[in-house]
Amino acid sequence: MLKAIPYPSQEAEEKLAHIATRKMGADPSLEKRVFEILETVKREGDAAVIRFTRQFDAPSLGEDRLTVREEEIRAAYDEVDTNFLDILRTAIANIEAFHRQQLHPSHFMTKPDGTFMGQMVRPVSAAGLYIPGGKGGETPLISSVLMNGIPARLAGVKDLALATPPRKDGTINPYLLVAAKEVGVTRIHKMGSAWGIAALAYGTASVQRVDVVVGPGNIYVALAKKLVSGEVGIDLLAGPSEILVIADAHARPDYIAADLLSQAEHDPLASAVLISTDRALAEKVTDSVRDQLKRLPRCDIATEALERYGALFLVKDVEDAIRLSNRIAPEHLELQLRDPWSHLGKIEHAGAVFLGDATPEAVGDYFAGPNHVLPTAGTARFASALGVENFLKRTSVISYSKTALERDGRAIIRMAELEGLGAHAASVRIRLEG
Ligand SMILES: NC(=O)c1ccc[n+]([C@@H]2O[C@H](COP(=O)([O-])OP(=O)(O)OC[C@H]3O[C@@H](n4cnc5c(N)ncnc54)[C@H](O)[C@@H]3O)[C@@H](O)[C@H]2O)c1
Ligand SMILES: N[C@H](CO)Cc1c[nH]c[nH+]1
Ligand SMILES: [Zn+2]
Repeated sequence: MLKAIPYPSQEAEEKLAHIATRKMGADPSLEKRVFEILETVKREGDAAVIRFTRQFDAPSLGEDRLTVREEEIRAAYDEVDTNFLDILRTAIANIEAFHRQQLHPSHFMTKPDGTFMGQMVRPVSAAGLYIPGGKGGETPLISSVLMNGIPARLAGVKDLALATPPRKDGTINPYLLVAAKEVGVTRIHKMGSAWGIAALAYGTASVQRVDVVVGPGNIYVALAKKLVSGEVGIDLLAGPSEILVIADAHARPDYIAADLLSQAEHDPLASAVLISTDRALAEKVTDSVRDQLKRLPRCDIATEALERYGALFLVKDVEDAIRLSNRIAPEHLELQLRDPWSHLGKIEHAGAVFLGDATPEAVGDYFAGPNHVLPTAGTARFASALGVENFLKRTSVISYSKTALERDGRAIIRMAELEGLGAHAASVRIRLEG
């Protein structure tokens, strides 16, 4: 299943080209299909959202049931256990403590000539949080509620709308509802996929339009976010999950196999890649993957992911491994090396880096504190983890004194004239010459 390929080689280049087909928008027919869904929701509003939801997720969803009611949230609190609430609140505390460091206040500067310049930092008024639920709400990513909601709240966003696919019976998983309430979500809508993103971006009779849409999701969600971007703000393209492990002979093959599978089980389009300096280790990992797969409930999904986008590259040393990893720019990068810290500085492109064998990627998914909403499909070359800044805007503030305008006015007039913009020049001249 994971065939060892030497790198560099022609075969490795072919494999890399295949992995690159996961790039967002690489399949124009899929993008066209998602565009059509968006246009349908724009045109028909609630009717389209309900129709898609019934077709894909909840066949009997009632006409007036797109939004979760207060009594559903109260019932959810009755259903969840106190152990869950304890775990949830600890995770919230960890994630909050980490994200608090990302808060940057407004700043202002004044000069002796009386000029004043500054930057006001303001939250968006309304944010839409997409929470993956799987088809028919089978895999509600409760942890994603925390990863989306906590930075939004810290940023000061007042209106937090959440969208997630409902279960077959039209309800939402109670643990997810409780998590939403705990982080201060204001409205919860039972709608997933591209139609959920469209409703948040364009608004419908029962879904209020938001200013930014954030959160992870499958390929339909990621493409929908890409297409609505501009009409609303988006965070980043956080599509099907990925893991890349760099390992030397010191690593534990069973740990590596487990970590590769932990991301492969997310989606048939997930990707799991091992780059190893040691052929014997690589063979042991392959055996262990085969062995552990048998025990996984989501064995079919993980198998498909490994067959499509699994890869095992053999390299001569850690330097080559890091060069290759930087080319791929993975969402999650694990350094399963004898001395991982000595290599950290060479990592140029990765959504998150995990060091040492006591750090399975899953600690980042749930508990450590950094955000698990991360760039995929090579977008870690230019994008970063979801954070407080995705919910903030910066407004520049400028005030000139008469003395400063007299000093700079001629230079401004000259620049405006070079651009052929006479009215700009005149707006300054009138103040200098009266
Ligand atoms: N990059 C990140 O930060 C990150 C974080 C968490 C999860 N993820 C990814 O999020 C995704 C979660 O996917 P999921 O499927 O479990 O939940 P999801 O909510 O993203 O997708 C399920 C929705 O898609 C709909 N859908 C299924 N088939 C469809 C089709 N043919 N056309 C249109 N819509 C369709 C379902 O009916 C459902 O509404 C996974 O790919 C996972 O790897 C990424
Ligand atoms: N690994 C996912 C990001 O790619 C996040 C997640 C949530 N729950 C489990 N995993
Ligand atoms: Zn995960």
